[in-house]
Amino acid sequence: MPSSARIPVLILTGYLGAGKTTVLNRFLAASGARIGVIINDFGDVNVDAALVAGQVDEPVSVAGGCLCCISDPEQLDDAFKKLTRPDLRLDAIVIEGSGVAEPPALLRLVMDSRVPKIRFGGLIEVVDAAHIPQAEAAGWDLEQHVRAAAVVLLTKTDLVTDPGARNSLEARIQRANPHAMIIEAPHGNFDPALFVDASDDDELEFGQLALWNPGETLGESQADHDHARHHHVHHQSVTVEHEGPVDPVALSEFALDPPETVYRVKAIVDVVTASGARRFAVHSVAGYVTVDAMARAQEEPAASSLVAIGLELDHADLQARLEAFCLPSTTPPASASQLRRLTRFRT
Ligand SMILES: Nc1nc2c(ncn2[C@@H]2O[C@H](COP(=O)(O)OP(=O)(O)OP(=O)(O)O)[C@@H](O)[C@H]2O)c(=O)[nH]1
Repeated sequence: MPSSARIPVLILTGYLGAGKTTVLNRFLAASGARIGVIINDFGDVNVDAALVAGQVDEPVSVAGGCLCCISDPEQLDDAFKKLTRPDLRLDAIVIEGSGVAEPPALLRLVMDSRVPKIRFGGLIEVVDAAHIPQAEAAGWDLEQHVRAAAVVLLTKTDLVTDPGARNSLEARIQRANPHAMIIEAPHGNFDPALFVDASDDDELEFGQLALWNPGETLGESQADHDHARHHHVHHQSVTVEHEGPVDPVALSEFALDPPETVYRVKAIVDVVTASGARRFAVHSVAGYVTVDAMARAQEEPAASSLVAIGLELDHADLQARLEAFCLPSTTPPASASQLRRLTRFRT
């Protein structure tokens, strides 16, 4: 991981019992990444949190990562500080909101965090497709909850027998948030690679305390079956490697407003400036952009690498769009205002 890289923070919210912990366990078990988990307990009885109650002072090891428990959102920055410790070498942090936390409030806390080593990695709203009327009768507001989401994971779709109810749920979600990706995730079964990159180093030193209990999750055959039926849950990516710089204006526009099928963009790019080439790491998750400056040796030839990740991508079109940012090495320097179009996302 380059030293300037920040750890993406994913927010996982959803109504009580919607399937958040099931989804989280899937992340821990199947992503191949080292995940830090923050459980926002708010005093609720939460089975998984109970395993590590009182562990806010020191992250506790779990299979595939480690875990901090907080009981108050004000403790969030403390948990971030602990989980961004270099020795933990985490690839991502997931916050599991309590069923009562409102997504926009959690989103604000992450965006306003003063911990420099994190960046927002997207908000995932878990929606129990089989029990919407019950949740609404208890005061839960579907529209409000999906509005801030980059992705809506539909759980318990195995229990929905009426296709009409299922279609009208999707239509409601789409009306409330036309940009949200809606993904079926029965039993938390979805492709975590859409959200996090697997660690290069897959040797896990953690794991004394497994959050993931294989006995409680899907058997392989059921998982295979669901994957076959919901083929669209697999992530796809398009990569462009270019021996030269990129156009900072075109890249910033793409990062801000990627095609709907693209969930995230990651790019390490060189930009030619009046004072020589500069290198930036650019991340975009559902249109939230972060840019970090990276070190580069001046004598190094310009090089850029761009990756778009999402579902059901139009590969040829995306490839052409990414290639359109690539400029020849002999390109004249970007003006200060052109460069600022990209660097304004530095935080
Ligand atoms: N049939 C079915 N059951 C599911 C599915 N996803 C989760 N469950 C079950 O629903 C129950 C609640 O799931 P959890 O993952 O604990 O939900 P949660 O949102 O973390 O719950 P709280 O932490 O209490 O808010 C568990 O018994 C799960 O096994 C699904 O897709 N289908």
